[in-house]
Amino acid sequence: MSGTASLQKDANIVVLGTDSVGKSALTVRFLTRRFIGEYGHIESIYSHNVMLDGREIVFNIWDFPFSQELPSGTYTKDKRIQWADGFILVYSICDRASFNGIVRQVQYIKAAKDFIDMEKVPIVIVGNKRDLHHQRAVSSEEGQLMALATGCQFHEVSAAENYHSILMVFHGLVDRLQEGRSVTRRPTGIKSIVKSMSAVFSRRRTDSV
Ligand SMILES: Nc1nc2c(ncn2[C@@H]2O[C@H](COP(=O)(O)OP(=O)(O)OP(=O)(O)O)[C@@H](O)[C@H]2O)c(=O)[nH]1
Repeated sequence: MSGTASLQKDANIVVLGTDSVGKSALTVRFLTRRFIGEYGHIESIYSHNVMLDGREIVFNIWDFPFSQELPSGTYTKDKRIQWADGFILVYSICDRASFNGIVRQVQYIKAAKDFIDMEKVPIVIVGNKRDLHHQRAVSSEEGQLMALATGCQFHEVSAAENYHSILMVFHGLVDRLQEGRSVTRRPTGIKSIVKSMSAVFSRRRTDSV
């Protein structure tokens, strides 16, 4: 807003997770503070400026499904993975299959990032729909253990009920991102980011991505 920000950084964040875990709900909650209820199935990139501890951060958030089987080797060409600085992996605490998918997603991301020699990959695992405790199928402890085992951060949240817990997810990720940036910077330039974003804006999600 004003020109007084001491530092401006961009943060490219990809939100992953199987169908209906609340990826869009979480993203829209962060962007607007609101929970709308229904979000459709459009793959989207959002841009959002936030002041964090005196720094202006431009969040570019790419919300896309990860339900397809991913043949080994494709990660080297996966622009979405290469584009991202950090990842939010979402599962629903009511859906064990969505939780089981997280390990595969972490492995996929780490393999892709290893390929471009990135030392640290900031990943946050998020158990969503905490408000539906009567339908819980995954305990908090399981989520925490998974995060510990994979070297990720962990949060349990309810996009439906709570804005602040969602804010903490994004803040935590940015903190890890800043740490990682002092170590390395990925080679992806602004041109490829613009290309990737254009590709997404011009197409709807299909099951054959
Ligand atoms: N009770 C509850 N429902 C939620 C929560 N988050 C999302 N939902 C609901 O779960 C459904 C799916 O939410 P979405 O945000 O569309 O999920 P998504 O992962 O983006 O889904 P896809 O685009 O199909 O992959 C919607 O009906 C939401 O209203 C939550 O924290 N609590």
